[in-house]
Formats: sequence, C-alpha cells, structure tokens
Amino acid sequence: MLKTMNAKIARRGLMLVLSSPSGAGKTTISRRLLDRDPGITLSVSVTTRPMRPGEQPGVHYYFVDMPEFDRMAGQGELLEHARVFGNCYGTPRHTVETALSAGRDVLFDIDWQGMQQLAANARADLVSVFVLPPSGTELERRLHSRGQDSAEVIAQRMAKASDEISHWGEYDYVIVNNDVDESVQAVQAILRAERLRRTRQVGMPAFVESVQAAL
Ligand SMILES: Nc1nc2c(ncn2[C@@H]2O[C@H](COP(=O)(O)OP(=O)(O)O)[C@@H](O)[C@H]2O)c(=O)[nH]1
Ligand SMILES: Nc1ncnc2c1ncn2[C@@H]1O[C@H](COP(=O)(O)OP(=O)(O)O)[C@@H](O)[C@H]1O
Repeated sequence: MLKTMNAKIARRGLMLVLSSPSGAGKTTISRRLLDRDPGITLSVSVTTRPMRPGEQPGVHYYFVDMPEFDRMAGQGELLEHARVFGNCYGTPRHTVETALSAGRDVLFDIDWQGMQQLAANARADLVSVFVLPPSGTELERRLHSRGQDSAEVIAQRMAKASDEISHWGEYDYVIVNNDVDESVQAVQAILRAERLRRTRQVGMPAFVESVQAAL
C-alpha cells in the first residue's frame, strides 16, 4: 500500500513564464526559485544588448551580435523572439525542448511578447505569472538600487513600465513583489498546484489502471 502511494507518476514538464516591468524583481525571484527547486531548468536567452557589470555569458544571457541573432531566428533556432528597449532577445529552442521532454520544468524570464508567442504555440504547457512592483516610486528606487544602468537607461525603462504593465491581464497569475521571500513562496505554490494538473500527469492513466487491476 505504501509503495503504491509513493509511486512516481510520469509528468510532462511545464513552461513557467515570469514577466514584469524592468526592476520589479523577476530576476531576483527567478534566482531564488532555481536555488530552492532543482527540478527547474532556466531558459537562458540570447540577446544583442551589451553585457552589464556582474553578468556572465551563458549564465545570464548568451550575448550575440545582430548578424548571429538574425541567423538564429532565420534558421528556426529560436522558440520566440522580440525587440525590447531597442535590443533583440530570443529563447533558444534546443534547451527548452530537451528539458521538457525529460519531464523537467523550464523557467523563462521573458516579456509579454514572448509569453504571447509561447501561448500561441504551446498553451497547454504554459503557466504565466506577472510580477508587479508595490508602486511606481518603489519601481524607480529598485532600478536605481540595482546600480547597473545609467540615468538615461533608467528613464527609458520607467517610460516603458506602463506599457509592460498594461499586459498584466493576459497572465494566468499576478503577484505584487513586496517581500522577495513571500513572492518566491507564491510562485512555488503556483508551481506545486500546476504540477498536479491531471492533463500534465501523463503516467496517470497507467497508474489508475494498475490500481483498478488490483481491486
Ligand atoms: N521575448 C523575450 N523577452 C526577453 C527574453 N529575454 C529577456 N527578455 C525580456 O527583456 C526585457 C529586458 O531584459 P533585461 O535587458 O535583462 O533587463 P531587465 O528588465 O532588467 O531584466 C525583460 O522584460 C525580459 O523579461 C527573451 O528571450 N524573449
Ligand atoms: N521585494 C523586493 N524588495 C526590495 N528590493 C527588491 C525586491 N525584489 C527585487 N529587489 C531589488 O530590485 C532591483 C531590481 O530587481 P531585479 O530582480 O533585477 O528586477 P527585474 O529582473 O524585474 O528587472 C534589484 O536591486 C533587486 O535586488
């Protein structure tokens, strides 16, 4: 009996998208989530934007030039791609497909344009979460406190925030990032429930049959 209750039932991996206006905290939440949950693979994007101090190629992004980005997009190597703040960003297809087919969940830090493209191609596998800042003033404070962008870039990000936030209603879940720990716990709760969705548990029909066979 105990053995049956502990049975590992095969499950499809899911695609967890976190989006927010720049500076609301999605990178911070993502990093903590990855530290706490070894079942998640981070999708590392390619981008044409310059590397920031403290960033590492292949860890935060794959930094490429425009001709290489165009080549990848043209040859179908990107699952989705979009232009954000004048730079190009895209999701390499290979990592995502390998992880999902191994039953692992994949975390994406991408914007609403990327979320919409994933939704158009793989709605059943997608779980989307929008992260809001507690206020506009706090958003600006966080952009300054990160200390990685010039005043001009910060002004550009603040100007785009309202546009980004206007897409919040297209997401499955919305959280306000007051406290990082609480936000991470909220995303963990979402993941826990979404992993239990009947349609994701592809091993469930065989398991149910095995239970019934013994009745
Ligand atoms: N569509 C799409 N958006 C991305 C991708 N990678 C990053 N982004 C988004 O691009 C925006 C700018 O990212 P970044 O320059 O790292 O600044 P951040 O806002 O401080 O994280 C953020 O909204 C990211 O979520 C991607 O592969 N595809
Ligand atoms: N809940 C929070 N409370 C206070 N500061 C936060 C919180 N979440 C993130 N930050 C800080 O705000 C800044 C922007 O966070 P970051 O994760 O880089 O945002 P994003 O990836 O959405 O652009 C960072 O300096 C980060 O440490």
